[in-house]
Amino acid sequence: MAPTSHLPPNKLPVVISGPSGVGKGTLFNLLFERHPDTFAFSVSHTTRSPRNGEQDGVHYKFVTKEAFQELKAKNGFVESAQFGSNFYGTSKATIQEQSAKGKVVVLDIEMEGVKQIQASDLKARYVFIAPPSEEELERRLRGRGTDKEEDIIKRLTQAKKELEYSKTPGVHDKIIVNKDLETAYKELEDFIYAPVSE
Ligand SMILES: Nc1ncnc2c1ncn2[C@@H]1O[C@H](COP(=O)(O)OP(=O)(O)OP(=O)(O)O)[C@@H](O)[C@H]1O
Repeated sequence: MAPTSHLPPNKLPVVISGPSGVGKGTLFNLLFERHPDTFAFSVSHTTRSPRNGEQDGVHYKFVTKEAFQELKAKNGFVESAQFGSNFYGTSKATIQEQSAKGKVVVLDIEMEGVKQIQASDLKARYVFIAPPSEEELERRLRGRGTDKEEDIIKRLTQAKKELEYSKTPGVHDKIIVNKDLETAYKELEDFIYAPVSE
């Protein structure tokens, strides 16, 4: 499809989840490339320090632990989590700001975050990206060349839990198997651009 900035009929935020290495980032990149000025990625808050090249407000909103806790106490996050000694969260204000600019917000959220958003008052659409097989997921994680062996094992263990959870009826509006990239992309685009159903 040629680049177009037309908005989908359904403007609700789209929550995309799926195991690490399944291709979420790859699919997001295609969506943003092929629909410029249409979607906004929800930038998370974090209390960890920026890594080289990371910009505040682009990769993360970098905040202090105090500022994070204050916002959390005010019920300012739709989901939040702690990894190691750092906190991460998706703020309601971030989603509202982007929606107010006329963008459709897309969120990349892990399983526990999905559960929290579903328990929150945010109305959203839920897509799960599944691998063709666990073996192929492992191949992709290794092929990406970004993770240490111990991290690959952790990601694969977590992937089993995510795949199990994805079978829970009613959690996701759409499950897409990312076998052939263009086919999976088309399914994602068709879902996002589908007419509003009541
Ligand atoms: N359909 C596909 N066929 C083959 N390889 C793919 C496909 N989709 C993505 N990949 C490759 O798989 C690897 C993992 O993809 P990607 O980094 O997008 O995953 P991710 O779900 O965003 O992972 P994370 O949650 O860890 O960020 C990349 O090397 C990517 O090029």
